[in-house]
Amino acid sequence: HWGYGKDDGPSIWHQNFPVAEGDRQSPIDIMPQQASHDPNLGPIVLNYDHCTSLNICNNGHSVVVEFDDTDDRSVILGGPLDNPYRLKQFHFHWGGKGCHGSEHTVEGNSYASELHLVHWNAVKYRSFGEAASAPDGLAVLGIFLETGDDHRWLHTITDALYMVKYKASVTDFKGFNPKCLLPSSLHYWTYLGSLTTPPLHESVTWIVLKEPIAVSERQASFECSCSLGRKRIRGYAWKITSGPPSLSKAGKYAPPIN
Ligand SMILES: NS(=O)(=O)c1ccc2o/c(=N\O)[nH]c2c1
Ligand SMILES: [Zn+2]
Repeated sequence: HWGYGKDDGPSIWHQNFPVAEGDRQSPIDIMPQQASHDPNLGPIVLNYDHCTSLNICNNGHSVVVEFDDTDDRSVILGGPLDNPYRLKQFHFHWGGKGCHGSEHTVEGNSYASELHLVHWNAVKYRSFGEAASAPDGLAVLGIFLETGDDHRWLHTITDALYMVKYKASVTDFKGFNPKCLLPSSLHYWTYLGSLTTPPLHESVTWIVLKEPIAVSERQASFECSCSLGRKRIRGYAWKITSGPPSLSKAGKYAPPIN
């Protein structure tokens, strides 16, 4: 099976998953100066008010919180998306003790951790599995975590993680609304990419928020038995476009560069 070690890590994933050598592989190194601003891109909208978290599980690669995605009660829309995409799960990419575990980097800099909120296009596809292998099937919202103050809501997750410290354990996790994990600004970069772990399908519209959220050193260094290494950075950022200027800055906003 795949992992992050020397003989099962990203550099050999292509043997079982040839798409690893594709031309829209994630993660990438985001270079803000090389991003072109697209004025046609509106803000992203997160309708999570009626979301239903179900459980939290440790699949040996990450710790995942799963949601009820049998209807459109929690969706992401707007921005680069032509349809609403249904929230299926979120998970983290933690670093090991003290080392940074984010998958995307910004000008070569990595963050302590990275949160991925995974959504699928239920308008065009009948299941997550079908959407996961379609070029416009998934939309993943990426949020960087940096060390700073204690994050008051992350405790609920890190406390629950101790229940699923070992691989393939699942525990109830109801009533959690991921809206509490969002930073204050929803300004974003977006690009067409892939799953960052096998099967590496090139089916993800990535929406990476510019503003990180702060978590404490202890929270950031949380390591479960699934602690992940770092995936080799592939490719480079392009066709990255940021969200619209907030009204307060509109007057000073630099003209879009194309
Ligand atoms: N890390 S990621 O690109 O968000 C991501 C999201 C959903 C996924 O499902 C997977 N296998 O079934 N890998 C995977 C990676
Ligand atoms: Zn991920």
